[in-house]
Amino acid sequence: MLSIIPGKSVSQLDKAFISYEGITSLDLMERAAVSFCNWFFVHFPKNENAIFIFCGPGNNGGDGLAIARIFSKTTDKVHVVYFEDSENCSNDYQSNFAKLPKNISKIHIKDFSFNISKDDFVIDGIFGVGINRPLEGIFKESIEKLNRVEGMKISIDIPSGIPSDAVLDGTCFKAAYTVTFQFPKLSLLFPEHASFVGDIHIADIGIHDDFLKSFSNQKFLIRKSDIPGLHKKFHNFSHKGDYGRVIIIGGSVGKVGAVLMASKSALRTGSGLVHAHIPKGERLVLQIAVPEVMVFDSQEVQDYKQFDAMGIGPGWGMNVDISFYRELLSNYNKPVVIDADGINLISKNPDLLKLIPKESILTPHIKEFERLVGICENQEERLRKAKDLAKKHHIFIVLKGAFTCISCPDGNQYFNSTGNKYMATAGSGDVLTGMITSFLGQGYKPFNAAVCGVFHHGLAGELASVVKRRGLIASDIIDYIPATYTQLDID
Ligand SMILES: NC(=O)C1=CN([C@@H]2O[C@H](COP(=O)(O)OP(=O)(O)OC[C@H]3O[C@@H](n4cnc5c(N)ncnc54)[C@H](O)[C@@H]3O)[C@@H](O)[C@H]2O)[C@H](O)CC1
Ligand SMILES: [K+]
Repeated sequence: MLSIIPGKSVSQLDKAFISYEGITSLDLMERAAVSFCNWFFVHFPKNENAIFIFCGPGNNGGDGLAIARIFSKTTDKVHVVYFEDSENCSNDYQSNFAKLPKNISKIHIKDFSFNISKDDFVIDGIFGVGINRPLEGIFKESIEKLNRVEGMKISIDIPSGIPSDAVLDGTCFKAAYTVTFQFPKLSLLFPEHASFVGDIHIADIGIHDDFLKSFSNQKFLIRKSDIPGLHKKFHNFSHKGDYGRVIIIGGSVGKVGAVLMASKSALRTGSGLVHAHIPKGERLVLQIAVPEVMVFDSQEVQDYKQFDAMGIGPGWGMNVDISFYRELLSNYNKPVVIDADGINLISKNPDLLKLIPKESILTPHIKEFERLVGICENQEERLRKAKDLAKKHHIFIVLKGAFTCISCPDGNQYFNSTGNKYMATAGSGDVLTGMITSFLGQGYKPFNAAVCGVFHHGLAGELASVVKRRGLIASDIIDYIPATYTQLDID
């Protein structure tokens, strides 16, 4: 997992790393600039347009100057727009300013006309992780002007204005892309910042994972390379009983589709035997739609302990016999997955919280989460409360959304890196419930089940979106679950 370091620790990290590597901070800045340019040349290989690079007084501006110098080797249409005289800027800024070649035009922001056309590039090196207060004066005015001009806008490390670990207060540069160094800054993952951050690219500057870990603040990004090692092996003498017997409990009149999608997802994820528990009279539709699923109604199941895992809540509605739910949680002594109305019922009956088996996985979206913990001002508060809840009840909270966050009982938080905007569609959460329940039932540790669940779910959505785009529906995500194993080379 990739450690996400708090912005306030970045300068300490830099110092420790450069002394460990035996390089200078200027060398590290050069690596950052080269890495940025490598990304740029891949994305915009045939660029012949002007590149305006806006450089603030700190090292983010220093990065901008080094980038300008590299660009100037292939084009003479590079313009540096600066805010402060070099002697008032950081040391590495000064060194890079001195190295600027003659073919780069240098303009003070006060003399700049903001005459930028739609094919030009606007590179934001105004502030990075060193921002310590809301923008004002010339910084605020120019960023507001830049947000009004056309042009391809790219931020270096973080859009100027966003604090690295908190929610924006005031003005911010609106980027189409953010090229961030070594690890994503936490606030890039907040939904409040989606319209400022654009697409995120993590540019490698050579600080290896183990080194980062020593500065970690219990926050991590889940990457593709983390996933294969979390999976169990399927072997040649496999029997369906080896891959778990799971049950999805939910459904109500008109909402049996949720159970259908969760149980089909469990099958597609690899479960050997999938059962569904739905209200009496609703079974026909499910049996016709997914003949592989075995369907029960409430009178038929006597012993829930026979199941290796349970997914509770999809389409359940709020008219559930709460004493049944209470007994279900009290008597089952393995981790379960709880979603949707399974969570809403807990919000209405908070005494249920302490009955949840240890290490269970709750998968709320933002609204379900806030019903549980109260309205939150922003993502920062949600993440704090998710961490507290997970620790207090010894459960996993999977807070769904872009960059779904898994909060663990030990206080660690893991952010998912797969998925996209097209997955915001009815039933997408039911699919996730089925997938995580499936992994639990296959004998995965709850942490592994949650991580594999969110990663494969997001990846299935990405693969489905290639052809479905905004027409994607939850059933498409299910169809692409098998392809995620191919993508990750898991047999
Ligand atoms: N390991 C890495 O990630 C590397 C990052 N690099 C780049 O360096 C910046 C961080 O640089 P730093 O000098 O610490 O901060 P800033 O450039 O953001 O600017 C700080 C500068 O600005 C003043 N300031 C702060 N807020 C405001 C404000 N609202 N208005 C006016 N002035 C403000 C503050 O007092 C400082 O003087 C990081 O993001 C990367 O881009 C390195 O290049 C290499 C490795
Ligand atoms: K920036």
